[in-house]
This record gives sequence, structure tokens and C-alpha cells, in this order.
Amino acid sequence: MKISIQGIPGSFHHQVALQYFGDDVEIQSFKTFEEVAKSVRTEDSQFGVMAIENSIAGAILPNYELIDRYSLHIFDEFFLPISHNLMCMPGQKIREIKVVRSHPMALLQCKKFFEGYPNISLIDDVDTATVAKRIMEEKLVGVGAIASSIAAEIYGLEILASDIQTVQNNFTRFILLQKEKSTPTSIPNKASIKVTISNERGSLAKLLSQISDLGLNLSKIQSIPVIENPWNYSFFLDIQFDIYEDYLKAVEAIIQSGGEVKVFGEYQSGK
Ligand SMILES: O=C(O)C(=O)C[C@]1(C(=O)O)C=C[C@@H](O)C=C1
Repeated sequence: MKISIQGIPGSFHHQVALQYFGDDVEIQSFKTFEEVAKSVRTEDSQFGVMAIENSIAGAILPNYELIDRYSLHIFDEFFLPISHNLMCMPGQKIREIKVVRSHPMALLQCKKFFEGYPNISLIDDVDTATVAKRIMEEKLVGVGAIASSIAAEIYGLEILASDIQTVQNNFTRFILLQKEKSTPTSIPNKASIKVTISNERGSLAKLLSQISDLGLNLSKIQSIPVIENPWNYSFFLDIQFDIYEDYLKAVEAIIQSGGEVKVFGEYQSGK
């Protein structure tokens, strides 16, 4: 079984792939989320793992667009607790570090820590573990990585500061992707859908009422620009429900009132 991820061993995506699918899978590493989406779409891989939002840094907006553009199917979600560590080639002190490189989402999650180190420049890079690997391979001094303790262990780096994320309780939500919808093994209690409504007074209020009137819980709403139609937006909704039929009724009501609905996935909540 082939699983596509962004990142290399020691990255958070790699940890999710192993925890979710077990050790007995072939993990294909890519540098970008777009390559992950493409590999699932072309069935080069059976499944893909993609981070979608973090409890400190918020949504990874471009990933919503990728799921939409490649018409991928979300069949599950996974919440991973995230602990970040500042690491470097062994034997250095934190005051000797001039540059810290990491995945942009990881840098955002540790912004507060680096306010105490204004002389350190923060630079976006591919993924947390790739930076750790590069530091060791190229014996880079004065350069730090932000990554997991697993990455420090794999690539032989020394941890200068642990748990440097802005709040200790930090989670990233990952979605599990495949090309086609498959029959769920249990009755779903969560759905991810895209709704496009007209840009008119009250249209969003009406959409929200249709969801709440049926007793559904809107756990996330994200507006995404409709690029062909400037200043118009679609909404990505995550909806949680106890009764599957109530969710179907809400979708029907939205369509009846002129909304366009694209269902990305119906699955069991990972929380
Ligand atoms: O760079 C990594 O290790 C990743 O797996 C990427 C990623 C992300 O895309 O958000 C995953 C989890 C953390 O939120 C930080 C970075």
C-alpha cells in the first residue's frame, strides 16, 4: 500500500502516516502538498495525508484549494499533538544560532519563543525534518531547525530548547485522502463540504440557520475566494451531527435554496 506525504522520516506527516496505517506501508515523500494531491489523483498512491489546520497557527488555506481542484475525497481525519524543539549541530549554544529554518506552519507555532531571540532570523523551508537532516549532512553551524524530538534522534542533532510552541497544548488536524469515495465502515458523524452561495444580503445567515435548525454543529467555517469571480467566496464547512439523516436534510435544504454543494467527505470525527 502506497501513502503520499509531504516530508521525510521524522516529519509530522511521516508520524501520522505510521500511526494511522502502521509500519507495513510504503511512504512516498514529496516536497509540496500539490505533489501529494497529484499523486493521489493519478492513483500513483492509494492514500494521502495532508495537514489542514493547527490549533495555534490556524488553517493551511492553500490545502483547501488543492482538495477542491483535484477533487479529492476525505475519508478520515487524525489529530496529532505537536511538540516543537529547537535543535542544531551538537556543541553549540543558543546565542550562536543566527538562522532557524523550518516549515512555515512550525515557525508560526513558535513565534512567541523567538520574540526572546531577536537576532535569530526565521526562514521558511520545506518540512521540519528535511532541515534537521540537511544541518547534519552539511554540518551547518549557526543554523537551527524546529522539529520533533524524533527528528533530532534520527538525524543526530542536539536539542537546545524543548516544547517551544506558543502553548503546550498544540494539535494539528490532518485529513486522510483518496481518489474516490469508498463505502464508510461506520455511519459518519462528520462531513466536510464546500458551499457556494450568492453574494446577497442574508445568504450566509440563511445557510447557518439551515444548519442550526436541524441541530447540527458547525465545527469549522472557512471562506475561500472564487478566483474566476473576484470578491465572491465559497465556504468550506465541517459539520458534526448525531443523526446522519439530519445532515442529509441540511444539504438538501441548502441546495433547495439555491446553494451549490460539493461533498469532500463524510467520516467519523477523530476527536
Ligand atoms: O514539516 C513537517 O514536519 C510537517 O509534517 C508539516 C506540518 C504542517 O504542514 O503543518 C505538520 C504539522 C505541524 O503543524 C507543522 C508542520
